Amino acid sequence: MAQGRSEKGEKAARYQALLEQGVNTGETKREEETEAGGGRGQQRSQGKVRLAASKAKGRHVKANCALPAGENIFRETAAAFVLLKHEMDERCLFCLSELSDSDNNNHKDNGQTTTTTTTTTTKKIKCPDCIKQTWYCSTDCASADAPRHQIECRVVRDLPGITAAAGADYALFRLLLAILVREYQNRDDSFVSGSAQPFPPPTHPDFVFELLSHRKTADPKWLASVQACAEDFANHLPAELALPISEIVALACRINSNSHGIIDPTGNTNQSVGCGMFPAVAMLNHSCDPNCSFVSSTHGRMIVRTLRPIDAGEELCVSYVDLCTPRDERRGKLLETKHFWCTCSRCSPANITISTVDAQLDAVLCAACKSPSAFHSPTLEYKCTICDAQISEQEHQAITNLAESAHNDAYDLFKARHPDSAILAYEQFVTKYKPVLHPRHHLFINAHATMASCAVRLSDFVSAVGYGKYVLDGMADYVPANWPELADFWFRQAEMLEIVGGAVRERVVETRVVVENILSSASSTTTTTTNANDFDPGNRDAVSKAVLDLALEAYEKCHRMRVVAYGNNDSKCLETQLQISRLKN
Ligand SMILES: C[S@@+](CC[C@H](N)C(=O)[O-])C[C@H]1O[C@@H](n2cnc3c(N)ncnc32)[C@H](O)[C@@H]1O
Repeated sequence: MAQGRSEKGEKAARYQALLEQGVNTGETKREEETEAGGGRGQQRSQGKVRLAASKAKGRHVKANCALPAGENIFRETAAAFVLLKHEMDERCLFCLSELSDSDNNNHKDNGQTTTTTTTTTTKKIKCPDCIKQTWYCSTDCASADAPRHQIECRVVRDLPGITAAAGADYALFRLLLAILVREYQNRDDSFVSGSAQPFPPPTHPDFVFELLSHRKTADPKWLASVQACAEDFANHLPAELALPISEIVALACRINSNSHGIIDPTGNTNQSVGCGMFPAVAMLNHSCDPNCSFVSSTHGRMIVRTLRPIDAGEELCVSYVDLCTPRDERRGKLLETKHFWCTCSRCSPANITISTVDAQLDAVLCAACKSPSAFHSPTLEYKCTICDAQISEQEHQAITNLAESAHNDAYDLFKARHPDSAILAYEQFVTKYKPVLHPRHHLFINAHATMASCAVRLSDFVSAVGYGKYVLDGMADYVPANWPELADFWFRQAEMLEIVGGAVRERVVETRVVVENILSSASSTTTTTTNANDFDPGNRDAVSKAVLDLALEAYEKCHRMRVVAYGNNDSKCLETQLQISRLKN
């Protein structure tokens, strides 16, 4: 039946209320006051954003007023969230902190919230009934989650078998189950949740059922495995969670189109550790030049922050894809997984010129003309940017395929934990393809990022700094200012520079090598005007100080970005502050 006008209006009003409830001032003090006051009461909207809708983009979020960079837009607790399979025995299912065998677990909080320390902690606790699939860091967390987990436990026990038999994704069905449990809990008014529930309270699961499913355009092979899994899964559901198979499949499609990865909230890595359904955050559309980003926090919370000043009426967007990917690949991936054709400012042909990075990320150099800066790009119709030569799409593809295969061989060595052979293979790849690919080609940028990791593993920090600089130069062209990943990369660069500075002082590395490899090429990514000729390799103290100055500058740069991307009180900001004051003293 076609949806009536008033029903649509009601849904929009409910979502608008959800967005408003998720909005807060971004001031930690206010949040703490509300929390400390025991209020689970919802903070009212500051009128910062509103829900809009259009035919081309569906529902989306717009700024109601001018917003500064570094503003909290939403702070939402997932309607439901789960850990990825390989993280299940590594993290607490309730607060997401890493499991430890120590007797004192700190619940680090990565999102401008209070830092809570559990009072009664024990060594990691396993649910005895669902065979190594549910772990907690403390009795507090275990008892807080017990009312919820008791409902799902029996199905969880059988879930690995059910999903494996159908070739379906375990995390997808575990999340689906978690949503059904939340839905049941919300249906049952007498249900009493455990203590220490997160703040704000989880978004009502009903909102999940109103998200887009894109069922008609889902990949048929994926859909077939989900359908097969749903049939078996339905048989395992207790009566209180029962749902028709077709609705289980529709819910799986909604999860597939709208779930968000949860990044390690302890801030130790940038790895995805879980995934969840955040219906307010899911109202944000995608742009390859996003003006907002997410910060994952403990207890399945997500914070959305502005990365730059936003005008009143401007749409708030995040990125659904890796921004280092060439335009056509990004568009293909978005079409396949999110079911739309990206026409954002970065993808728009009118905005792509010789000097923009989207002409360069998959460009091959022109073999016909002598100019070193001439190239063919798919986004510029494969025509040489200097001479008239044109290559075909097939020729471009053939070159790219060969380069990709050489790059992937090197990456396989890295994955197999052979950093020395990987670095050698990457060096050969770079030498071979330097005359073929554009210097900003995404394979070169990825290669240098992995080479930096290999060099760190081999304790060759001078080379690691050089590789890191290549990545930072490139990244600055394709990510927005204050992009969290860029800030984190600057942090790693600072750490490596600091080690090199110390190694110079301790006479562990040759001064000349450092002058030639680091100080001579520092000026393009730093504000310090350094010049190799300014440094006498014989003057060890001066060289060490110059490298440590670069480290300090890198920490400061990282800190400025992190203040915007994560917020002042975030543990990552506190970390950079600490490094800066330590280096200054
Ligand atoms: C997480 S939802 C965002 C909210 C969604 N627009 C809605 O109406 O519910 C993701 C979906 O929004 C749509 N979408 C997101 N970004 C878009 C964009 N830049 N252009 C067109 N559609 C977009 C796609 O249908 C995508 O699968």
